[in-house]
Amino acid sequence: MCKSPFHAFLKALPKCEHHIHLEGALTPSLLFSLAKRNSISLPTDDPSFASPEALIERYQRFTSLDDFLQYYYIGFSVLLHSSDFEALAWDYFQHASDGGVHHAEVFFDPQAHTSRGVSYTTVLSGFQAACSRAERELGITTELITCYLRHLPVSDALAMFDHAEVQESYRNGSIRGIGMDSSELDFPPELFQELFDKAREQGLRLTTHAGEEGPADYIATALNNLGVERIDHGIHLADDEELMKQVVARGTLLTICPMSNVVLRCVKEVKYVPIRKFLNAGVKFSINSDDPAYFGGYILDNYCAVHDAFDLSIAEWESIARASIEGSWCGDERKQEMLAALAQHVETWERK
Ligand SMILES: Nc1ncnc2[nH]cnc12
Ligand SMILES: [Zn+2]
Repeated sequence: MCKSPFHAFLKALPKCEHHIHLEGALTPSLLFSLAKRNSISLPTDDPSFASPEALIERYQRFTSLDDFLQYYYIGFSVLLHSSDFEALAWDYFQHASDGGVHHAEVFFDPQAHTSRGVSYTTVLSGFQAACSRAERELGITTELITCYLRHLPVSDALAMFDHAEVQESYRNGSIRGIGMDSSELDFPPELFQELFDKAREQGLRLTTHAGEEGPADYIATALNNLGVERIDHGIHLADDEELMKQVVARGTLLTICPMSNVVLRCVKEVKYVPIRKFLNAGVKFSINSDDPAYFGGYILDNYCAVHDAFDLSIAEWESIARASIEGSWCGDERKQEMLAALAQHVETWERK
């Protein structure tokens, strides 16, 4: 937790979260309780699955994105029923609300559920129930984003995209857009050109993970070829000054996840996430939790970690919060509400 009194300022700062994998909100304690309830046996050849505590300990020793992803996908095995997905997302929304989130745009990975025999409708109905409850009881507005898995064949992504239940959710507005995630280095964005072309033709919003472990070139391809409007992570943009200028000119939003970057060893410490460089250059970004149950913190922990590392001013925090509101995929009316809440929060704080 960052030093008070700034903690109170950051907690009440109106936030939008754009980069959270709902499956990455599966805490070890929920994982174990769902495994028991659904009679799922966890791996017996890995001592990390001996107890929730052992798993938490293992999560502190990830060596890379792929090392994390093997645990992330094992976690999926305990999610079977619509109520499991609802419980998972509801747990996340409660934490998000505690951390001052007003609006959340959340990812999920359909292919990793349907490949286990869990239908898309089961997954979506559970997540939708939690989204409705979050809106009703917490006042959090939400958007759902289906992510496609880069480590699987392109044909698998296209089949998922064309699936009748998925198409229906795109047509009826249940899903706002698509993203792409999973292993990065061996899977450059251009492999998935056809998927993004089809999604754009259907009027879906587009984003992708790029420049997390992969080079700045992947960010350029994602922007110029796939035509995405946001970049998830994008920290390697800092390696390419020319591309950075283009990103500034276009107003592209990066969805940065500082604690994730440290835990997955993309950077040594939060102070090496190029926050200061991006602020100085005028690159817009939001700050997000990515997989909070695996990386030791929800959105507010990430805001606090950034504050501890960079000692940002109120004006800098205001500009980060404004960029995150303006870069959201909700309607203009909702954006105006959040901008008004932000202005009021800053004014109240400045009067203190
Ligand atoms: N940080 C991350 N990068 C790529 N794919 C992911 N899936 C869940 N978290 C991810
Ligand atoms: Zn991510």
